[in-house]
Amino acid sequence: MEGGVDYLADERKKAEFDVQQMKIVWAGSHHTFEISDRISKLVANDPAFSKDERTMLPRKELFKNTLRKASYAWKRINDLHLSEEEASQLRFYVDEPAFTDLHWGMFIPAIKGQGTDEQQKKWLPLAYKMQIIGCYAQTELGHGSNVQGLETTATFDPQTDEFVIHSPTLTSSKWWPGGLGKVSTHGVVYARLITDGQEHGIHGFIVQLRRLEDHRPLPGIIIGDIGMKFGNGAYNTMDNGVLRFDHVRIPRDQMLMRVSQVTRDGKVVQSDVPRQLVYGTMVYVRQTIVQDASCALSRAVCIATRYSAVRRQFGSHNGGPETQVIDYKTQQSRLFPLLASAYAFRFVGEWLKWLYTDVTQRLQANDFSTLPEAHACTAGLKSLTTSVTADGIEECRKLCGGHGYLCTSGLPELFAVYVPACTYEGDNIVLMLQVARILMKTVSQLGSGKLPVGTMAYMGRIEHLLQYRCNVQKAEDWLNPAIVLEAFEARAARMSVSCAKKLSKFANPEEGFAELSADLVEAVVAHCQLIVVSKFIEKLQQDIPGKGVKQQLKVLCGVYYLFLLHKHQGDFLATSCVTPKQASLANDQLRVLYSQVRPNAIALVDAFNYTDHFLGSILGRYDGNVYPKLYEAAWKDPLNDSVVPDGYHQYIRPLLKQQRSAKL
Ligand SMILES: CCCCCCCC/C=C\CCCCCCCCCCCC(=O)SCCNC(=O)CCNC(=O)[C@H](O)C(C)(C)COP(=O)(O)OP(=O)(O)OC[C@H]1O[C@@H](n2cnc3c(N)ncnc32)[C@H](O)[C@@H]1OP(=O)(O)O
Ligand SMILES: Cc1cc2nc3c(=O)[nH]c(=O)nc-3n(C[C@H](O)[C@H](O)[C@H](O)COP(=O)(O)OP(=O)(O)OC[C@H]3O[C@@H](n4cnc5c(N)ncnc54)[C@H](O)[C@@H]3O)c2cc1C
Repeated sequence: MEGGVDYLADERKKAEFDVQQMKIVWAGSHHTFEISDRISKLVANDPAFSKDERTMLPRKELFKNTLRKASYAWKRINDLHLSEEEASQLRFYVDEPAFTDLHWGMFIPAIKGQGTDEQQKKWLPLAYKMQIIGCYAQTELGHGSNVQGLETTATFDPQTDEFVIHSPTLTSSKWWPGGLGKVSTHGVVYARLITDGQEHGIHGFIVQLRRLEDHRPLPGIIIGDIGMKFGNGAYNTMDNGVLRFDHVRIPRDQMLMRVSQVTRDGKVVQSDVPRQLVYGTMVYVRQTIVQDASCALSRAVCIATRYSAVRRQFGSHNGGPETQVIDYKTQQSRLFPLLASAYAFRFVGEWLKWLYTDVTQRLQANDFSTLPEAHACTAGLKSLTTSVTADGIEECRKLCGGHGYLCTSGLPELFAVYVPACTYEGDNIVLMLQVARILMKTVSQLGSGKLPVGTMAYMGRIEHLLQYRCNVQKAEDWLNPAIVLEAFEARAARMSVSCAKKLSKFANPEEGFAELSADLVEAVVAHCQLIVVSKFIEKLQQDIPGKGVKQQLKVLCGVYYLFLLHKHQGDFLATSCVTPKQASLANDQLRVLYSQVRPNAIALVDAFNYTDHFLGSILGRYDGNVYPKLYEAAWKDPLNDSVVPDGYHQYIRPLLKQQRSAKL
């Protein structure tokens, strides 16, 4: 803090809860808090990890700088003997998208999830030591969402006991894989398996792409970067790549063979694991993306909240200070639901991590029963949380007025880095439609004796939910979690049943599904919001120590669900889950909760425990010393290197001269 002055000190004094304890709740445990606190400071205090000027660097310099940071990070990880958890925290706090995200986040998980024990034994030690660097090469120029439509072929040659990997068309060029463009030595490449002239669906193959000696592409491989992406700096630190194969040969044992095996004589043998396990890496990453959503959203909210307390506009009395913009009810009604959503996504992410770990343990014991639930939850929650987060970051930019548009606010880059999360790892609409299929299947099976399980279990009480009448009579009734849960369950169930009824009128169900897809997506949103609300409420049933901590979380939970109820009151009213009067009472209660959040707002964002380095925002500085730092930063812009700009003599002077002579 400059000169030790904390311009937000008065705000911090208003807090009605134990911030230190809230930091632990946010981190998930004492252990995680300790690691994240230590590692974030280690990164922040190391000048080699400085983020200055990232948005101003030309692409080549930006990329080289990312390589430098990634290699230095790896050195620190080894020198300090960091554990896997500490190492991943370090990469997180370095906060620069890089090939390492795909190496650790997709290449290794793909081998772990789809490789046999033998394959794991061969490849994982190399990957763990970064003696090879891998990417996840699935998407093609012509096909991304439709994985079954991929065109790359892997044809078995029994003569040589090899697969021939080939890109038969331009549209079959691999296109997008991160880390592929300039760095990866290997990739897990997804291709259509062909043996003896027969097609056997999409499978993953470990393919070496570049020579380990000099990094040149192997024969038959064309490889490069796909070009600049949205925003300055931002995701351009990543070498998303293009890749073409011209009959590239790999040994048979480089097909990932946990799901299916190809024998020496070219027979395809299916294991007893479902074919969907080929998609397992995507399930894993979707789960991590839900956890990331709370990080990105909380970061934007932290910046907007601190700045809203610093910024003053209008309302000065007798020459006194103007009103802090955070005191405007409109500002609160835009900001506090995002603050509450950040907490909500944190807890649903925690739960989803647990669900994924549980599914993984079951898969190892050949129990595949919970795979559809894992797919539905990861697909639906990935879509919901990334859409809200992307929109939320943009809302935070607007909440910061003009200064939010400056790169030094950190918000433009955060938005540019974050927004592709709505597309990668499954386009949000495509994934919602996957959940819609599962919801419709669940509804169609009601009454068959097969009870819905997991997050669909509420559908098992369909008779009750279809008859449900909300009995809220006064605003405070909306603070009762049981009432809220039933209202959200009834809304989701009724929207699904209504879609199912409409679907049943179509002779061709696929045509019906396509025709009703927009309604189905709305039903899925209602279902996913119910999951988030219910996991927040479950969190509050745990023992949460610390003065006032649970009370603050209750308030945030209330803000989260009442804001949703208000925003989607059309759904609640149309399905007769609430009356107009009850919807209006919900809004009254929401306003009361906003006023309870207000004194705690700064402390609630302090609980994220973000360093100024990680936030990368002058508006979000911990000490609130915004104006002098904005002023100082402006002078560092290269345009201000000279008083008279380059180009003056060439373009400005002749212009001015011409106008002067025209006047004369
Ligand atoms: C200021 C500084 C700024 C810094 C800011 C920092 C901010 C930090 C924030 C964020 C950082 C994020 C960090 C993360 C880094 C991530 C890097 C990017 C990685 C991106 C990688 C990729 O994109 S990889 C490519 C992904 N591709 C996809 O997802 C494709 C999507 N398509 C599909 O998944 C499938 O094609 C499909 C599911 C849509 C259809 O498949 P298919 O046709 O085969 O199936 P069906 O519809 O017929 O279904 C058959 C059957 O299978 C079931 N099923 C489908 N999928 C799955 C599955 N995955 N698991 C289990 N089961 C599945 C389906 O339900 C059907 O079941 P039935 O019972 O038969 O009905
Ligand atoms: C930053 C970034 C990083 C990436 N990293 C990787 C990587 O490492 N590895 C990799 O393999 N891939 C990667 N990808 C690719 C990514 O996974 C795909 O772009 C993504 O799956 C979406 O597929 P698409 O591009 O084919 O979109 P499309 O499917 O072409 O989507 C275009 C539009 O069509 C709509 N649409 C498509 N199908 C349907 C349908 N059935 N019903 C209704 N609407 C539909 C979509 O909603 C969207 O509005 C990355 C992409 C980005 C942007």
